[in-house]
Amino acid sequence: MTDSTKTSNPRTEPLAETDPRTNGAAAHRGDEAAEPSQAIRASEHSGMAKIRVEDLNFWYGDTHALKGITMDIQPNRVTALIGPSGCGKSTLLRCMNRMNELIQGTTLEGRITLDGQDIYDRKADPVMVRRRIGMVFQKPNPFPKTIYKNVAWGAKINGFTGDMDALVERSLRQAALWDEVKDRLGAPAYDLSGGQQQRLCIARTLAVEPDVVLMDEPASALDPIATSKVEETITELKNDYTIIIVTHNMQQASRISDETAFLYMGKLVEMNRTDQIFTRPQNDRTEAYVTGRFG
Ligand SMILES: Nc1ncnc2c1ncn2[C@@H]1O[C@H](COP(=O)(O)OP(=O)(O)OP(=O)(O)O)[C@@H](O)[C@H]1O
Repeated sequence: MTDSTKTSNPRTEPLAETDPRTNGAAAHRGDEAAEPSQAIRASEHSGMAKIRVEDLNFWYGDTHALKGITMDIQPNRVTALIGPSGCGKSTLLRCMNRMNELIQGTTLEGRITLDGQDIYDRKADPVMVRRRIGMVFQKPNPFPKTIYKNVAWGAKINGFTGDMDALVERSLRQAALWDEVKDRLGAPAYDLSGGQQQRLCIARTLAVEPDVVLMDEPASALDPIATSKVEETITELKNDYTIIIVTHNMQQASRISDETAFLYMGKLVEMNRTDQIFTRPQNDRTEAYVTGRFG
């Protein structure tokens, strides 16, 4: 993306700031052995996985929620995480932008990199990680503010000093909401329908110019028409972003994703192109799940 409204490109900023924070609640079992940050920049890593998960284990207290997960997330694709309830989809998604470490008593082992940089490196700034890896939640959660302020807020607190009107318009256009709200940007966000609120939350996430957008069942609270709008939006977004989506909806996964990962009881069973997973899965359990025989 090139745009004159940008003052800096967060996508090429290293994850470690000059004032590193390492105060997350999650213990990182690899900390003792952590190497100093190598400050690798995104642009130096074209051609490799956008996100790489390496032998990831995660515990809530004694609950071993993720067991040895290794996967590559390709850039500018939609990757779907599927699997029965409790298999670890949301946990894995939240590990990808360090949201889980906000929960007390959790432990993480293994490595997750964004463009080759370890997001759990002791010098990586969790705020910067979440800026480059944004998240959209299951339930639309706009702030009790105007439509405009909802989109502008994140950029403002991140120090954006460019043309805010242009940034708000661009973000709303990318989220396919501009035409529906352009004449009422000063109206409360709560006046919007549920589907519009979810696209507003997508616009809010995009306004801080992330590299990757994580979506945790973004359409599960929406009716079929709003769902198809959100799905269209996601399909458009992959031109500019890498998208990872958790969904229980098999039709949705097959409609919008390029790659699908099937998880079962905290383990990655199979990951492949979506058409392969749905038509020629390698594993019997994957087949049973995608054909609706369990889950
Ligand atoms: N905050 C938490 N504290 C303790 N255990 C948790 C917490 N969140 C999730 N778990 C446990 O971790 C495991 C994985 O849960 P997770 O929510 O990641 O699964 P999921 O596949 O996303 O499920 P669902 O499809 O029902 O949302 C489950 O055993 C769950 O009970």
